[in-house]
Amino acid sequence: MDPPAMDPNVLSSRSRIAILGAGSVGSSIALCLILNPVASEVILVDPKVELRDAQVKDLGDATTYHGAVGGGGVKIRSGTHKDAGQCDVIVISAGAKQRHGESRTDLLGRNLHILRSAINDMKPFREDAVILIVANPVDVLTYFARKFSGLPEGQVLGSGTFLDSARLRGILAEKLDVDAGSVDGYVLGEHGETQMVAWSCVTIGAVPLEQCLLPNTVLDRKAIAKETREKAGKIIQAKGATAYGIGALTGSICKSILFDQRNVRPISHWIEEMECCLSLPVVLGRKGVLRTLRMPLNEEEQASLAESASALRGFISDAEKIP
Ligand SMILES: NC(=O)C1=CN([C@@H]2O[C@H](COP(=O)(O)OP(=O)(O)OC[C@H]3O[C@@H](n4cnc5c(N)ncnc54)[C@H](O)[C@@H]3O)[C@@H](O)[C@H]2O)C=CC1
Ligand SMILES: CC(=O)C(=O)O
Repeated sequence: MDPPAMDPNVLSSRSRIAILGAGSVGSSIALCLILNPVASEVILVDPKVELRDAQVKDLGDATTYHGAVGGGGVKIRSGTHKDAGQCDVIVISAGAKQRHGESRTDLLGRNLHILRSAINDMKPFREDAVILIVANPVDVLTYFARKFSGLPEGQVLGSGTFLDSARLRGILAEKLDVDAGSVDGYVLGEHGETQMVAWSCVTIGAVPLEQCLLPNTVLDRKAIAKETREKAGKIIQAKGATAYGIGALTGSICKSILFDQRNVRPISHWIEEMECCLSLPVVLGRKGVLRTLRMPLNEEEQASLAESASALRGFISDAEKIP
């Protein structure tokens, strides 16, 4: 169970979060941070200044009646990349999004270029800043953000498969007729095509999955993994983007960091022996990733995770060749 939250009015008076990219995702994250405050100030940064300022004005309307709509007096304002470099948490949702039929890795060339220039524009970083990558392909960009920023490796992380794990939990909850909060299960590896479900470790309220099936039912694990993996594509096909799920989950990662909550989350980060960034469960606190938790995966799952890492190393190596 998550530890009780600290009083947001105490902590929020001291912390600042910058969001790079004031598009669909950045503005959803900002709204979540207004309704569920974890910092006193949220700063939006985007080279499209008209869009950025309009988003700030629109979001500002959500901060006024905070007693009525939730939240607690968060200030939202426009800022520069230099301002962002001095914030406690810097969320990077700057970059192109997939069009229908594109994969996340198709965005690599465009978004790597944006990441490099955004990081250069933010320097020098505040020493204890935590960079949280949300833009895609999130694992590859997390690898390069670590390299470009020069920040300690625990302080550079990506939202990774936190969103996929939330999707998996939702699907399982429905099939098992339990609350999603009681489903403990993770999608690991790449936030993308090679992701894998750690089926052997899924529990429902600490009870192994197989003992929780409804009478006369079987779980089609392959179909559930596919539904989880393909959920984003289906939403993008219908409405052009996904934003609310990642908005809420990014807000919650910011809270884990700023309130030093020590929650366990599947988060993309540097894994030395795999020579890439991918998602494994980590303990999250004010210094970012405090430690990685090793799951007792079976042989087949270990092989799938190794395949995901190998694919990610391939993308990194391709990206190294981009001028
Ligand atoms: N990790 C995840 O689970 C998810 C990731 N995403 C990713 O988030 C990214 C953003 O998606 P949307 O908000 O829908 O796109 P969008 O196109 O609505 O917004 C992107 C914004 O980034 C801005 N931008 C470009 N260069 C910038 C720079 N140097 N500094 C600051 N801002 C800059 C653009 O001007 C634009 O306003 C995409 O890469 C998308 O694939 C989206 C959903 C979930
Ligand atoms: C777009 C994306 O990465 C997602 O919704 O999973």
